[in-house]
Amino acid sequence: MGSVLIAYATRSGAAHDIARALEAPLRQGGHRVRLASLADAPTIDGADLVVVGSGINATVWYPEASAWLDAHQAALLATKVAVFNTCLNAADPSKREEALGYNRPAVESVDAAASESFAGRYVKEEVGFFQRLLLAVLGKGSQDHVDTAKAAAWARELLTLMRP
Ligand SMILES: Cc1cc2nc3c(=O)[nH]c(=O)nc-3n(C[C@H](O)[C@H](O)[C@H](O)COP(=O)(O)O)c2cc1C
Repeated sequence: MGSVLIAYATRSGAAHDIARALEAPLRQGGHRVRLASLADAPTIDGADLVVVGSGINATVWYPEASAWLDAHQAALLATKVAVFNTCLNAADPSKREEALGYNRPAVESVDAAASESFAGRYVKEEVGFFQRLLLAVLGKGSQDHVDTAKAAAWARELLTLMRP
């Protein structure tokens, strides 16, 4: 039995929903699981696996997620790490490489063993004027592609990282 920290940064809830969907399969694999918002600056506390994810804003992770990786880089390099993002490009199979590419700085900074990108959502009413303008320029209207079953399937793959 090992311990897993799942930590996420979110604005419109997709990364939170994905993080929550990762919990049950990891628990069913026999592990202790902690779920935490990066806004609460969680500690690693000897976790055997850290799964950390963020929503994407203009191609990059949210600042609190990148700052948390930087702050805990030494500890993260000494444990197993899996990273994920939530973004709209992940809903388009032809943009998979681009969507996964948003994780590259995180993968490189903590030598992540796994990386995934999940389709997110855009709720026009929840974002500020300039962000709405940016999304309008990109031709995006409100949409929701969050698929928790995909997250659960990834969590079952992550169980292989917990084997000695
Ligand atoms: C201002 C803004 C910029 C965004 N930039 C991108 C982007 O560069 N690429 C992308 O695929 N999705 C982009 N998105 C979509 C978000 O990544 C998507 O809404 C995702 O669900 C955010 O995660 P969260 O729901 O956990 O906050 C953007 C959304 C907003 C509001």
